[in-house]
Amino acid sequence: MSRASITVENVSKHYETDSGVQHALSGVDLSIEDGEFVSIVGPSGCGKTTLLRLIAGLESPTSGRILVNGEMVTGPGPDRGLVFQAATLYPWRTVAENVRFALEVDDTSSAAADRRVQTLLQMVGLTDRAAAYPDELSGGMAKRVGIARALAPDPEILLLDEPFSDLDVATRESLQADLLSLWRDLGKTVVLVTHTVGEAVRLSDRVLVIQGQPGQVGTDLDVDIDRPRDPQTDSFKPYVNAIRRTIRADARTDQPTTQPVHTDHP
Ligand SMILES: Nc1ncnc2c1ncn2[C@@H]1O[C@H](COP(=O)(O)OP(=O)(O)OP(=O)(O)O)[C@@H](O)[C@H]1O
Repeated sequence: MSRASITVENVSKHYETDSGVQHALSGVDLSIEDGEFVSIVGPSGCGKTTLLRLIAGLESPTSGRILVNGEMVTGPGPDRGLVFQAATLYPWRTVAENVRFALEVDDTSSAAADRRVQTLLQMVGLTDRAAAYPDELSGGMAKRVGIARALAPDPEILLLDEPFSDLDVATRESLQADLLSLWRDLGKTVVLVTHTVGEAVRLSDRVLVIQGQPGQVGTDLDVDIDRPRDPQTDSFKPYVNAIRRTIRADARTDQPTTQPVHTDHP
């Protein structure tokens, strides 16, 4: 039976800045089940990254609380792997060393760590680039290293913030397919922040639209299409259109809306 992996309870977040208080999120409630693939979309500045950083434990809520597997989040932990838009690899370390670095904090024995690195590189299709340095990699390869590194401590949850946004379409689609395979094979819970609605619909069990400023979960949409999903099909497009309409409406009104997107006839 599935259980809540991530619970966000009435979370608000604001920042004190020189120009005043910036309200990022207001009263966010959501629950993500173990093994679910959930995407978070919404207009620029609605608080998507803030929400992901709060779940990651990189920041604390101003009010409310976040639980991971029933435990309150008080900081980052090995149960949550992070992949950011910028791959942020160490340029002086090889691909294998970059991935291995994520294990060193774990006191993993050398032989076990080496085997784990090999497995991870195989998972992301980079076995033959193990000895390459980051500046010898394509953008897509660098992202793969970032994913391997995030998976190194075998986290239950993978949190990804716009990981593919700066890639060409073909590389992006190939990495989307790889992420889907990893999710299916490894049984992780995945939370993906993306600006690309088609990416969210292609990959996710559920799409959350953050609306308003400060943001809250305005729309929570189950994507009821068999995988693999083809963006050209009649069942796919209505989801994309419905989510885009919601985001556009929100950008126009700049107000949170609780209007659901109807899923019976997407
Ligand atoms: N460290 C910070 N200090 C001050 N304000 C911040 C900080 N981080 C985020 N904010 C503000 O919080 C709000 C939400 O920002 P956030 O980056 O979470 O939005 P987003 O939805 O991820 O945006 P985008 O889609 O453009 O990346 C914005 O108004 C932003 O200016």
